[in-house]
Amino acid sequence: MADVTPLEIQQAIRNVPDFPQPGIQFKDITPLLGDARLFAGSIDLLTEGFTPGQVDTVVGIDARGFIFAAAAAYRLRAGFVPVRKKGKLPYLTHEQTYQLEYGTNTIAIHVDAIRPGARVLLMDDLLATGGTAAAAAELVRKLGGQILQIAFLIELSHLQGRARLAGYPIRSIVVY
Ligand SMILES: O=P(O)(O)OC[C@H]1O[C@H](OP(=O)(O)OP(=O)(O)O)[C@H](O)[C@@H]1O
Ligand SMILES: Nc1ncnc2[nH]cnc12
Repeated sequence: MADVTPLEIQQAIRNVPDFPQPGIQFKDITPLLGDARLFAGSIDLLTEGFTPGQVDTVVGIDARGFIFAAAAAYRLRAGFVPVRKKGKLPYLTHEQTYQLEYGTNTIAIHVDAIRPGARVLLMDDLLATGGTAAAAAELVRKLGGQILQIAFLIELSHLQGRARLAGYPIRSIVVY
């Protein structure tokens, strides 16, 4: 059981208007990360319902997703696998390109990162349009991983990212 509430977590997320560009309300998680109780509580909430032995691999998305996914992997005694922006992983990769609001982006995973049939939690800090998570889920699927859940600390619901992730169980802790 987590000893923090989603409301406490929401209150520790700072809204920064017009970053990185005009019109964007940036959700700054650094005040939350700097608070020992709230950071631990956020990991408890993201992993609630799972116990060690039920998950083989936690996949985290570059870069802020690493923070939560690595801590969750430790808590669940699971392995940690990074999905990175293109060009950062040293070994053979699978890549997936997806649409951003303007232009495209490409993410990658090592070809041997996930054992076929592995039980996977996919994790990121924030769900916006869902393009990033959908591309990461496709990479996991390509390697034969079985996604048990996709978990986000923050969901920006007006961007309808959930619709892009139809078919996957989704968890988000703080919804705007
Ligand atoms: O749902 P989407 O519209 O795809 O957006 C969500 C993604 O955007 C942010 O990552 P960003 O690319 O800014 O990378 P960062 O974590 O390295 O800052 C966030 O951490 C998610 O990964
Ligand atoms: N509004 C936002 N705040 C923080 N990270 C984001 N990634 C995409 N949209 C974001």
